Amino acid sequence: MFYKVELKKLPGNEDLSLPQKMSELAAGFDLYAAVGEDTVIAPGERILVPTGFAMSMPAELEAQIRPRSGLAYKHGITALNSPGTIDADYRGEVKVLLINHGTEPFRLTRNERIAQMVFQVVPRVELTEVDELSETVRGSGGFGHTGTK
Ligand SMILES: O=c1ccn([C@H]2C[C@H](O)[C@@H](COP(=O)(O)OP(=O)(O)OP(=O)(O)O)O2)c(=O)[nH]1
Repeated sequence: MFYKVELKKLPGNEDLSLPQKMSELAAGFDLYAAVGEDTVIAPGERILVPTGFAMSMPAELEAQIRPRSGLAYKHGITALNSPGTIDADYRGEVKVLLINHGTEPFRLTRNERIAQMVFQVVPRVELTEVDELSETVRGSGGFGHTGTK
């Protein structure tokens, strides 16, 4: 399916890149940090990083904010609430909750790519309360009940 999503740059971010794919078939659109030049994330610290844009997407979509593996591998920087959920009715600035799991302070520069945004179709679901659930072979087994090897 093909969907159109509208992006709006927020005031003061005219210089900033809008989300973009770095290769033709990339799943995610990279997100850019709308920070000043000297934002430092100390080891163990979490910060909410603005991206400088808001968006409007079709009602059946959500957007997931996911970490970039390179930042995670090289610096221990990841998205704390991964995957973050952007609801279709959200019109505020998209933000990325980063945490530094590394051992060194991480300097974040303006317009640096900090995370990626992947769109998904959300099925329409209606929840109904019942007295009995349908039976299955698994039943209530879970959390490793089949063993670990
Ligand atoms: O990584 C994220 C996660 C969320 N949001 C925005 C968009 C989303 O639609 C809204 C609410 O997110 P969520 O439902 O995860 O937050 P909540 O803690 O349940 O807050 P709320 O009561 O506002 O729904 O915050 C972001 O910008 N980045």
